Amino acid sequence: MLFLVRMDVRIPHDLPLEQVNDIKAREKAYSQELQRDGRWQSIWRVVGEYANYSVFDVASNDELHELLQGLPLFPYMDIQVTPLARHPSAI
Ligand SMILES: O=C(O)C[C@H]1C=CC(=O)O1
Repeated sequence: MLFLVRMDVRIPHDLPLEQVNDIKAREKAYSQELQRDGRWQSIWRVVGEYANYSVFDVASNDELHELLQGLPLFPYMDIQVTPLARHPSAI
């Protein structure tokens, strides 16, 4: 099952820099692990925003939820999920 996910990152300004850097490093490692195993198919930066559009390929809604909940940045993100179906004109 394919999902388009938009993540908007909103890190509180008063979070200590060391903690922010640690969360970002763990986020990168987590994201790259999921990209390597094929479940996080692509990630694109939204120009001019601390946000991304990503495509996930997972077995179920529950799997996607678990995976998103595991993001180190999850407490600091607004996340929108759009389920995708094959377009009839797609070749
Ligand atoms: O930078 C972001 O858009 C947030 C997050 C998603 C993957 C990652 O490495 O960081």
